[in-house]
Amino acid sequence: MESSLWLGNSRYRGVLTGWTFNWTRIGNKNRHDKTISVPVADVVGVEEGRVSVLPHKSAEDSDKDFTVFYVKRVSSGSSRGLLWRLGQTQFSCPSRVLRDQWTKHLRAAFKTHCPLRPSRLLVFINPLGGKKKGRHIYDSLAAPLFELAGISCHVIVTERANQARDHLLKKDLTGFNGVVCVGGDGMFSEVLHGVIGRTQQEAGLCENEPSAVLQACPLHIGIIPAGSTDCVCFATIGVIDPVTSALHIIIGDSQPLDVCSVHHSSTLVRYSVSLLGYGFFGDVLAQSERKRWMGPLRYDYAGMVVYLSNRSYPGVVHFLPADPMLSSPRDKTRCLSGCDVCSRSTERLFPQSSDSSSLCSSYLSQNSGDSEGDWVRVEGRFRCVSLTCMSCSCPKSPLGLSPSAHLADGTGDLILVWDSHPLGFLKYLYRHTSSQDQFDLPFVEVHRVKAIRFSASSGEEEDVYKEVREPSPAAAAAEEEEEEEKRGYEEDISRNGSQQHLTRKRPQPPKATCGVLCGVCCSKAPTTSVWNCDGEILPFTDILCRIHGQLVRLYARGIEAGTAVQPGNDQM
Ligand SMILES: CCCCCCCCCCCCC/C=C/[C@@H](O)[C@H](CO)NC(=O)CCCCCCCCCCCCCCC
Ligand SMILES: Nc1ncnc2c1ncn2[C@@H]1O[C@H](COP(=O)(O)OP(=O)(O)OP(=O)(O)O)[C@@H](O)[C@H]1O
Ligand SMILES: [Ca+2]
Repeated sequence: MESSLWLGNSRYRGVLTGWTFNWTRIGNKNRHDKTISVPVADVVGVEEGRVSVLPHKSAEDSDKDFTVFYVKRVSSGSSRGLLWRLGQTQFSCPSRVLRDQWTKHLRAAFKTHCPLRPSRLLVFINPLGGKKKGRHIYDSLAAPLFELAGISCHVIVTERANQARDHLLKKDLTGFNGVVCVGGDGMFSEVLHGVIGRTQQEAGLCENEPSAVLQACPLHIGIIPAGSTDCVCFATIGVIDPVTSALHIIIGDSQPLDVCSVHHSSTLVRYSVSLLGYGFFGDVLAQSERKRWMGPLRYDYAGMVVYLSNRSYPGVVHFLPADPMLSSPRDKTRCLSGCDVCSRSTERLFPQSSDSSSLCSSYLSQNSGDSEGDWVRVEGRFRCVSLTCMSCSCPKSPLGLSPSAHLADGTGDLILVWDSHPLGFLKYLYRHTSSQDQFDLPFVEVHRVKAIRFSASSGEEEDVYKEVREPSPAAAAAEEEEEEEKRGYEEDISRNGSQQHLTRKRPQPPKATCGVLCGVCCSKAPTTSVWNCDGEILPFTDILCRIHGQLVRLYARGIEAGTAVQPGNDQM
């Protein structure tokens, strides 16, 4: 469609092609200059009249005018163009008939070209998450945008933990295209469990079996961030901003996400998408839970207390390495929108489907086609053992726990931080706050894996573990680290030392601990930590975990290229 349009006193040529709506100013001598172009996929809504939405809706009725609302990228501060705002332009037409044609064609265009745009959403608000502003954030920032986009929302303000999960497991969900959670990672986790559990129930699949081929979930999940860490939102959108998130939901962005299932004694314990952490991150969570009243600051306080308690734990880790030909956690790449590594995984996981609507029926397990490969065994004392299905970037750590991890490649990154000098561990933690490589330390190793098994005590030996890697390079690194400690950490040492012992031999000095952590009042340091599973403490230490590639989809698109912070090589 094409016609003259007026913006104020200036005349423009408006053109709607299949994919874009653009308007070009017509100069005095009919010379065309300055074209403004909006992709149809970025159009949020079209209203008759001269309309404004934020902060309050107001409309001036006129039968020749219409207003187009669209996604506008804002470059401010550190957001690097990832921050989105609602753009709006008011047009006048020569006639009412033409105005009606424009509104009709524009609405039809984005309906046709954006099949994943939701029309009905189920929204759960946690009124107590983060700084307890979830309700206000939703009402003032997200709801007006959903209304403008013509999305009907059924809103539930939760009154107890797990209400959202239970609702998703039991209630009628007919007609909903997606579920939105307003809260933090804990609230997201509830919705994740509800959506995955419901899908498996309906497919008649048993979630307890670690090798089960789970059904990918048809409902998309959207996150309006209102929590303390908001790691899942940050790692899939790039900013923590309720308006940006609402706009991603409205335009029907779709980002697949790997999910890790955690089992104990052949029973599903939980699912995880961000951090599954034993040792330091488990202790931080345990400590922070007692200080919930502090709000988001509780993690910094707990981090300091746990760091000062200077703990490490014995453990045995078995892991099933992913194909090293596909990618590596040390390859210095980043998973960005349209990531090649993830796209190739989609082809592997859903071989017959090219469009996302048929993903569920053709979902295949990452492991169904190829052989499992050999498990590797590592034993020792660790400051922390972390498994993450994604980078886990968040405001505290802009590149995340594993900067080159992929959102949807069917693998996770296993990070082993061996017992080390406290200053070395501080260096490891500190490097998360910048682009310095936290894996380039002699007591840290990282593996891309399909599954892991952890036991807090040694002595187990099972036939399924075909390869026992002995001795470990990490232990060699740990020995080197010991030497370095003696030299007072004056220089970094090379990671390429010869393989030495599997477990650190250095006798551990008695450590002060305090309760769960503080030893000022405790005579004996605990020998086990707890698992932090996306912000929940697990009731077991011995677990088996398997990554399920692209099990859920979020209303997100990953981090757009050209906007991401790149991992660097500079050292602390
Ligand atoms: C020297 C500064 C070091 C800063 C180190 C920052 C590393 C941050 C890495 C964050 C990774 C977050 C992964 C996401 C986890 C979420 O599923 C989960 C639920 O929301 N959040 C947490 O468990 C919340 C976990 C929060 C962990 C906070 C750790 C803070 C450590 C502070 C250490 C201070 C040492 C001071 C020494 C005097
Ligand atoms: N009405 C409620 N009362 C108490 N707890 C709730 C309620 N609604 C949800 N929850 C629980 O609160 C927990 C924490 O919520 P949420 O994740 O939103 O905030 P947070 O912990 O501050 O942020 P983050 O998880 O990002 O650190 C969730 O695990 C959720 O199950
Ligand atoms: Ca992954």
